[in-house]
Amino acid sequence: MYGQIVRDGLVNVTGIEDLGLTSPVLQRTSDAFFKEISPFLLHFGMFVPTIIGQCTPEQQAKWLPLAMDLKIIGTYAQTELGHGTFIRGLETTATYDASTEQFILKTPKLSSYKWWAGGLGKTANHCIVLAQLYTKGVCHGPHPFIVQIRDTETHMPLPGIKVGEIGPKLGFNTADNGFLGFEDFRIPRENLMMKNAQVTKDGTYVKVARHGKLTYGTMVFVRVMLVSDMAYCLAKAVTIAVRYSAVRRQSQPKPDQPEPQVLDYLTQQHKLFICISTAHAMKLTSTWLWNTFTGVLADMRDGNTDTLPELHALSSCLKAISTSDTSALIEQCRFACGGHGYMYSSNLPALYSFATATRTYEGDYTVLLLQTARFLVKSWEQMDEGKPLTPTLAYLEQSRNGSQVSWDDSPEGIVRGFDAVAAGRIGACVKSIRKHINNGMDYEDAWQMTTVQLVGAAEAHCRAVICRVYRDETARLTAGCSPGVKAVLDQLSTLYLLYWALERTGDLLRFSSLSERDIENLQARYEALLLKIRPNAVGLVDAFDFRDEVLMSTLGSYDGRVYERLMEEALKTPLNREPVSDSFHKYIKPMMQGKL
Ligand SMILES: CCCCCCCCCCCCCCCCCCCCCC(=O)SCCNC(=O)CCNC(=O)[C@H](O)C(C)(C)COP(=O)(O)OP(=O)(O)OC[C@H]1O[C@@H](n2cnc3c(N)ncnc32)[C@H](O)[C@@H]1OP(=O)(O)O
Ligand SMILES: Cc1cc2nc3c(=O)[nH]c(=O)nc-3n(C[C@H](O)[C@H](O)[C@H](O)COP(=O)(O)OP(=O)(O)OC[C@H]3O[C@@H](n4cnc5c(N)ncnc54)[C@H](O)[C@@H]3O)c2cc1C
Repeated sequence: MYGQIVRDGLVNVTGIEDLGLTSPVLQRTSDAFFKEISPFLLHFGMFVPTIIGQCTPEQQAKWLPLAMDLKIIGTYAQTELGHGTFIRGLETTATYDASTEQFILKTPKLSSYKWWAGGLGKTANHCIVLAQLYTKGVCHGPHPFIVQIRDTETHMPLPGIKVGEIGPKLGFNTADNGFLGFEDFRIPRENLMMKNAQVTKDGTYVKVARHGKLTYGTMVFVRVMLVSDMAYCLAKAVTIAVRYSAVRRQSQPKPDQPEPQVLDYLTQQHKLFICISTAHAMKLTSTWLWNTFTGVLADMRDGNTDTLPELHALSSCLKAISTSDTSALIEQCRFACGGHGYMYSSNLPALYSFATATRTYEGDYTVLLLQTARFLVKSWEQMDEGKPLTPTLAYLEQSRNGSQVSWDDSPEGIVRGFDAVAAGRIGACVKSIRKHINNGMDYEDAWQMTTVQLVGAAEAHCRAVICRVYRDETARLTAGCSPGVKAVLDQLSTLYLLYWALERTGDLLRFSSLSERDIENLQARYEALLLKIRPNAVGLVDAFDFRDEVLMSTLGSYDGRVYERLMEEALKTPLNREPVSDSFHKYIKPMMQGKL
């Protein structure tokens, strides 16, 4: 496909959507080939998008065809041993030498080694390197460079390059994450990716971008993509767990009756149906976020960066919450499969180790929620000054007088309840910061003292956004559907609202007129809804339409032959090749005979 795009003459693209990627649908049939993480993930996921986002058209014309035809294989090396989160603290330097028109890359100390880049350990021969740009003795901060690190014929590291693999991890073990160091390694001036900033031949630094953070553009793109990727992973996990729960029978709640399918237990439905509903919520939210993202790209092409801060705030919190919810819910799917869920062949451990890494990479959970919180507090202050609010924060206006929102248990009322919680929590943060400042603290310390609340406020904002988008998009997309489909999808989105309302009763009691009686009602409606969804549960996961080859699970295959597949897999293990293993004769028998 990549080669085709290039041959079709789409080389001079300036935005990712020009490639025809109009929606972040990542139904990866490649999962059936790469049973684990592909060592090319970073090539497609970050190397190519960075060329598109950070290069001039001339640079794109040079690098994009090579990358798309896999003539070169790249990765994205930003994180170092000493710094990942704090990009401004990166230590690798790129110093311009006007006499040779080259940059000299240097790794000054151990903590400056690049660390983590996927595919760097063994696969890649090129690399995007983030380094502090020095010219004429002045540091201009981190900038991206394209660097060849290995010979394309022999694959040997080039002189001046120290590269290797970082070793085993919780997951991602087939991604050959690597380390990289430079010993005065020279690259041509043109290898600075020059869309946002340039260095002329004589070493003059020219800033082109209108916004200081456009260098971080690939990260924003990947954060946007990860939301739909999480929907995809969770849909896989819950397909496995629901199918298994329909096969598995356990216990005897009523005497003289057969053992029920575990899916008939209300607690099992409580564990699993929220996973189905969350997969839908994230899929719809990710499409909405993608549309927001492409809208901002269009604005920026017209020279307007005003919408970028809101996109950064949204993509940060949605990345944090979708990855965190997904890892927790995949783990819940594993619990729902009892002991067999712990088998590697169930595929739940691999799905979990993948999802939990996403909570950290591309911006740690807490760090990204604090980025969103920064935007929320700033917006609150702007509202106080009478300035207009951005669309996703319009709800603040209704809550500005501080009075409690009256509780309304219709789905729309519950969404307004989440708005009230978010507004209340942001307001409480602003109050806390101001209180600390009035007591003599400087702003940074007052912020620091409020960070636990700020993370909570950003989560509440994100939850309110997801609830609203899920509800609105479900209504919009099912408008022309049959009454049956409409009813079931409505049940799923209502389930999401009721589940989270019950999870957040403390907040709702604080910021709305919710009463004990209302909570009892919510609980009863939630339980009734689980029973309503039960008959459609297997159909709902079948509708995700994963082929067995993609699901790769002994527990989740379409035919339900769980025990047969578990035994088939067990018999494949090398430990079963011989009835007695060598270790018995070498160690166990001598030990039993007291000879060791
Ligand atoms: C056919 C063609 C196909 C094409 C391709 C198709 C591809 C299709 C395939 C697709 C596959 C998808 C899946 C891929 C999977 C990939 C796997 C990935 C593996 C993992 C990779 C990685 O893991 S790679 C490293 C990521 N490493 C981070 O993620 C560091 C986090 N760390 C920060 O991101 C910054 O360090 C942090 C905290 C912001 C502070 O940055 P800082 O200190 O510079 O800034 P401050 O906090 O001081 O903030 C100062 C002001 O900047 C504002 N601001 C900050 N950032 C901003 C921003 N981005 N945009 C706008 N504004 C921003 C902020 O809001 C403030 O605004 P204000 O002043 O107005 O309040
Ligand atoms: C599987 C995997 C693949 C990766 N692939 C790549 C890759 O291809 N390329 C690449 O460049 N990088 C990659 N990374 C690195 C990844 O992007 C970083 O690990 C991530 O951004 C987190 O940064 P850190 O490791 O410095 O964590 P740290 O920032 O050191 O986090 C440690 C703790 O400190 C907290 N913390 C840090 N700063 C703050 C703050 N300001 N306020 C409050 N708390 C804070 C965090 O919340 C966390 O609890 C990968 C990581 C993983 C796990």
